[in-house]
Amino acid sequence: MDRTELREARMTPILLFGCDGQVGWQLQRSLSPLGAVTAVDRAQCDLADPAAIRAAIAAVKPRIIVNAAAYTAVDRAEGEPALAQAINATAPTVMAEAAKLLGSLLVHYSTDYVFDGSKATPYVESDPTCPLSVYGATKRDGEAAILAVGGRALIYRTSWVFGARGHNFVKTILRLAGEGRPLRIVDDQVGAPTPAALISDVTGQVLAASRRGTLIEDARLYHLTAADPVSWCGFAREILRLAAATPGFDGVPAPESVTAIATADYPTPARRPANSRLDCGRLERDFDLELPDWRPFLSRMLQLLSLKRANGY
Ligand SMILES: NC(=O)C1=CN([C@@H]2O[C@H](COP(=O)(O)OP(=O)(O)OC[C@H]3O[C@@H](n4cnc5c(N)ncnc54)[C@H](OP(=O)(O)O)[C@@H]3O)[C@@H](O)[C@H]2O)C=CC1
Ligand SMILES: Cc1cn([C@H]2C[C@H](O)[C@@H](COP(=O)(O)OP(=O)(O)O[C@H]3O[C@@H](C)C(=O)[C@@H](O)[C@H]3O)O2)c(=O)[nH]c1=O
Ligand SMILES: [Mg+2]
Repeated sequence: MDRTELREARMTPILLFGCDGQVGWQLQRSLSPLGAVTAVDRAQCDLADPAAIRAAIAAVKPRIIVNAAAYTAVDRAEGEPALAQAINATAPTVMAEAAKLLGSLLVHYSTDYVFDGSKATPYVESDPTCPLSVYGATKRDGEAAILAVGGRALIYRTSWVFGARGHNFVKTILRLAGEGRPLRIVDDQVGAPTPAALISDVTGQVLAASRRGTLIEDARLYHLTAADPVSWCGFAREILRLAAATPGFDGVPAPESVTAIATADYPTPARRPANSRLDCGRLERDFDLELPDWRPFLSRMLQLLSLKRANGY
């Protein structure tokens, strides 16, 4: 063995699915101090193919499997329930079974959309799920299957993910504003915008605090979002307010130009919860964390986008 081979033989093998998504991209960075990360994208492993998932796991024999891949097109899922189910429910089931056989830890992500939003206060992990959409139902089936397999797992429910890389609400608002479109945004759905980088960093810190997951002996569910929930309309206004304060976004419309509307005035194929707030107290207590406000992350994202524009790459 040469030096590189020796080093790799000592390292914890980690397999990351969905490395090109918002969270997966950030996980490549956050997982790197924890072991030897094999990162696979859709081209390397199609999650609609259980045999391909098993083959990827057999090739790496990971101590930790991290699944950041998902079918996340909420409205499109209403017309493609079988494909959404295959990726969001069957694929994590296959991963959980393979992880259990290896005695390995599975890290998986789920969503606020597993709830119907009728609760008046933030949801805790033990609240009953009741998804309103196909996406929410397939994600609920995925987390339920992992818990049923009963191996070692960490499931994080998060919400309203954004980051400089990938598709998200921040990019949508900047595009619509740039096109000079009048913005009409729902004001009666409330949740916590959550930076992809925060999700990946907390994932890495929990793994570090649990000795690379070896202290996690069962399947655990945690809520993981940034602090300070807002409505989608409030989020849109904050995007414009912070953009106006970022060099390179001259001429963005004023936050007050965003019209607050009701969900009933913005019909979509999928129904979304009115209350998406997730209580993250369990995660904060178990791992001595304080989840931060999303605004500084939004500001940093806008600075990155501005730099990219200025340099033309
Ligand atoms: N986005 C959000 O607002 C929220 C996300 N979550 C959850 O967090 C996790 C990460 O989400 P996020 O990073 O935002 O998602 P993204 O949509 O940014 O990324 C999902 C990734 O999954 C990949 N993928 C989709 N279908 C397949 C397939 N058949 N085979 C292999 N890979 C596939 C996508 O590849 P490709 O780019 O080729 O399509 C993409 O790289 C998911 O579990 C999601 O459900 C939870 C709450 C909110
Ligand atoms: C573009 C637009 C959206 N909206 C509303 C529709 C919807 O209620 C809300 C957000 O719209 P989006 O389609 O961007 O968001 P959506 O795809 O529903 O986002 C969700 O994605 C999945 C993956 C999750 O897991 C959730 O946590 C959540 O982040 O804003 C308006 O009111 N006006 C608009 O012009
Ligand atoms: Mg969307």
